[in-house]
Amino acid sequence: MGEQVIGVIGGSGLYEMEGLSDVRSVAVETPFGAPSDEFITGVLDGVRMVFLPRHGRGHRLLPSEVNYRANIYGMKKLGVTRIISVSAVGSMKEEIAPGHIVIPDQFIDRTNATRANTFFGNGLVAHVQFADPVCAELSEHLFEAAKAAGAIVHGGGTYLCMEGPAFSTRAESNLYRSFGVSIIGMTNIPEAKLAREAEICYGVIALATDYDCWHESHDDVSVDAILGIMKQNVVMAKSIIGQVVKRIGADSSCSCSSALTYAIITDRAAVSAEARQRLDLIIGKYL
Ligand SMILES: CSC[C@H]1O[C@H](OP(=O)(O)O)[C@H](O)[C@@H]1O
Ligand SMILES: Nc1ncnc2[nH]cnc12
Repeated sequence: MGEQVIGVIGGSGLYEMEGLSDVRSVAVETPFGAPSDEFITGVLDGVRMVFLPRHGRGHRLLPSEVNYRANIYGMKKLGVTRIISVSAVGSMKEEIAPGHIVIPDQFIDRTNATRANTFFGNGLVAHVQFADPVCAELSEHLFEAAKAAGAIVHGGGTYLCMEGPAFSTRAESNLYRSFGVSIIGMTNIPEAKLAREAEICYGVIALATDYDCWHESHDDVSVDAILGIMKQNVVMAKSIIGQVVKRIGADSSCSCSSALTYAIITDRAAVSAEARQRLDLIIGKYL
């Protein structure tokens, strides 16, 4: 592995990253349109960092309006090798209380297929493996870092990604609980798929903010309640990121950076010049 660059995608409540030196704001153009905002680049404890607020500064974008392709492409263009997603989630299990942290290892996709969640198509077909959708090595680092930061942290668990923007009905919430999921959110599935296609490690710090609407002795989820808990959780998320940066080395033994090795099925001779150009950053080394 060459130089490591850590990307952080900040979710609801996390719109800035403090403590960086050599800070720059970078506008990135992509073949897939505009990212959520300008990227902030800088250095933390000697490690190059790239930060992007998922919903844009001022939280202007719905989960289904976020241009996930442009965001991940931008991270790749800036040299990011590992992405840490920070996400607000509802808890679907009694033992995950608001204020706790979860490092999920699985996803269930309940979005409506309206979000662009692949770089491929239009002349080039590839199918990446996605059985284990997060980088196990990065997730282990996140788990250890969360413990070191003093969080109550749950290692593993399934994140159900719903479309939103309305929260779930009580019947849906109970249905998802019967699936055995741990947490619910609206954003992580497209990011995880695109990060895998871009051969970038992806791991999640999920900040439990509420019990959705299934819990009989807690109020139904509301933005107000989420933001209240997020104020404390964001401080914890920043502290976890600080711990990760201290611990994580440049070397890794995961296979994220070679995810496309056996994924491309299109005959190389059939790939148009336009597709080659559009996807050069993603697949250039395989053509
Ligand atoms: C503000 S509550 C719902 C909103 O919060 C989560 O966002 P993110 O994953 O970016 O932290 C959830 O997915 C919804 O988008
Ligand atoms: N209950 C919930 N459902 C979906 N997304 C969320 N983000 C935070 N809490 C949530």
